[in-house]
Amino acid sequence: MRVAFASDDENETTRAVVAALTEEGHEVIRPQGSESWPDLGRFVGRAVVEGRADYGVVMCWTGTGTAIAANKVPGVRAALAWDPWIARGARLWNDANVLAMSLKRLAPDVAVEVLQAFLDTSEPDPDEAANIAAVEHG
Ligand SMILES: O=C(CO)[C@H](O)[C@H](O)COP(=O)(O)O
Repeated sequence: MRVAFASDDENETTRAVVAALTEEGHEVIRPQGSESWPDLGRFVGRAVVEGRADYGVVMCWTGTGTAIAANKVPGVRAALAWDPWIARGARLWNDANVLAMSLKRLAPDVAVEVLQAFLDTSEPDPDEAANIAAVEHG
């Protein structure tokens, strides 16, 4: 898959996430230049809604700023997740197309498990289609 990835800082956790994406054969699309979390969230959100990426992954200290920025792009459903159950639920019940994670609070192995749970859950629950559509226009 093509996965847009951006983080406003780098540490063991962000490196583990990028390594996992690469090792699993995904094409990783990364921004050039700006490192501000609003720009990075927007970059990833746009990559997804414009069809240049299948999914997005954003990271910042909390994960919240990049999630908020991504969610301002119409069509983005960015979800902050901190364990695999939340990530799986975000795909299943919210059809999340961007995963947001804290680079400060998730250990590298946990972040990779969260990422894998997100990417491995391909089909949203059809029973949630009306709810997912209902959030599209605010
Ligand atoms: O978690 C974040 C936003 O939610 C940022 O990573 C954190 O606030 C640091 O940002 P900056 O380096 O711009 O001060």
